[in-house]
Amino acid sequence: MHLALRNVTKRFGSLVANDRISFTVEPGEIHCLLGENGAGKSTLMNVLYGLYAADEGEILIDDEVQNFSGPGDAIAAGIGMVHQHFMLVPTFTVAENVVLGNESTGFAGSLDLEQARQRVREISARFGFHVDPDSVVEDLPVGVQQRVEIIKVLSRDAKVLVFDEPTAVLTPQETDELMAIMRQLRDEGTGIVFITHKLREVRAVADRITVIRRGKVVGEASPRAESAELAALMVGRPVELTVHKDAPRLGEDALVVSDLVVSDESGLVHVDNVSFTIRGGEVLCVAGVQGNGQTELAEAILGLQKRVSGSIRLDGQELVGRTVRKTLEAGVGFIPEDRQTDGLVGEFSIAENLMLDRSHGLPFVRRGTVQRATLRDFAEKKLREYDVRAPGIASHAATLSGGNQQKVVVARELSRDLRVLVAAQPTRGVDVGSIEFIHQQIVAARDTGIPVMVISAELDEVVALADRIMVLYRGQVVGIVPADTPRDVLGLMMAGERPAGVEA
Ligand SMILES: Nc1ncnc2c1ncn2[C@@H]1O[C@H](COP(=O)(O)OP(=O)(O)OP(=O)(O)O)[C@@H](O)[C@H]1O
Repeated sequence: MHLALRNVTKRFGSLVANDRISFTVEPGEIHCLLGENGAGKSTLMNVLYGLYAADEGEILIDDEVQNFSGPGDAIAAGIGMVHQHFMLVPTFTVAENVVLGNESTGFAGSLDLEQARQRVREISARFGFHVDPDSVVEDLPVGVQQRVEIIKVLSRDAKVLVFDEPTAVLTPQETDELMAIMRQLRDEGTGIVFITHKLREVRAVADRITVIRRGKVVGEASPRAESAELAALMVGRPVELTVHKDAPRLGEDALVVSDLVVSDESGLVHVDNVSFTIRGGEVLCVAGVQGNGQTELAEAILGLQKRVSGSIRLDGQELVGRTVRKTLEAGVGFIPEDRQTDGLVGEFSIAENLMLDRSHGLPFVRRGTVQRATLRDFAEKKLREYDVRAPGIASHAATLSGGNQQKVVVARELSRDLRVLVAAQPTRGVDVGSIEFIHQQIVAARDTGIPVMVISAELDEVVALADRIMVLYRGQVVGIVPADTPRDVLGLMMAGERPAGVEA
């Protein structure tokens, strides 16, 4: 199936998110769509998937103009979307999810459960997925859940698959496996659109690369291009891909976590007797596959988790038992991993989001009145510094692209008076140009002498920022190792193995 988008334009009010974009996908190719945050990639894919109607331009399949009025039409035409936030029902089995996907779109070839089981087995065998149709989705690791998404899409006979930042939630090993799956799909004749900010991935699988910037196609790049060249094309200027940092000037023990246990209502233990210390001026990176207690650890420091025992001391003062507000007031900076639920209020403006948690007093509030001029100057400065692409400080956070939302959260947290910074996946969804800046800001925070804890599923990020690395597995510390520990050793530790010579 030959797919073409021709001169697609999509506007949001006065903003032109897609400006006469033309883009094709041939059978049996992986076509990467690269672009900085807010360039218009998701918008273009939403047009392709029938979620948005283009203001101008057309979608052609085998040279015939299509009129999609919703995803059902796109799916019936053979277009499949593998979503980053999985659309699966966690308590259903794999086969039930596959049936559900077909029903909800009203796709003509609806499957019954037995047929669905059979399809899951067939597709799974063809691609070596090892997915059991009767497994309950929530019991499966994230990487396998993603395969279920792929199976669901393939079971509807998709000929073109769109992967929108599919590796954000995967481990390095799962990412490699996904790359292999994409290659195999391609070799069987599927056309693939691949959106990612990770240049390593682009260079590993792309057959063709189209770069868009500010809504327009700026050119094609060679899949053999160096990362630096791709980065520069994407953001329109040279980008520093490695973080420069001096040796840490270590201060006193500053964040001291002892015998920490975090469990949930059902008694399940997420953080299992964890102890570590971060000194002032030091970055401790917490590496681990998502879901091994990192989230709960970070939330316990902020005071978001209820069932906590043990101790978390910051500069000698106990944080356990404090309210979130008191913890924030104690100087805890917190970048949450899920910006949409925990980081931002979508209906608030960018400016309002930048002063969240700081509405109790100066500099933004004086005798109960918001200091509009101060807030405006501050917000405009942060928008410039962090290169947030938005019409202005009054734009609602919900209308920003994912990467730009992330920048607003990071800008807010790093501009408070901090005594510790806890940053969970600080650059998730952020383009290379802004990763550079955010990393510099995190290093600058460390160089002011505060302890910094960075939680990241990205080994590149861990290696770039860490002074030491702590690996968590099933809520326990596998080991705390030096920053120059080889990647393969870290990979093994992330799978729960403790290499010889590493102490817990
Ligand atoms: N529903 C909306 N209302 C108003 N503006 C929007 C809406 N959706 C997207 N935009 C704007 O359109 C532009 C393109 O956004 P889009 O999400 O397509 O970018 P992207 O390339 O996918 O970025 P990222 O890499 O950050 O995900 C951005 O400026 C964004 O703020």
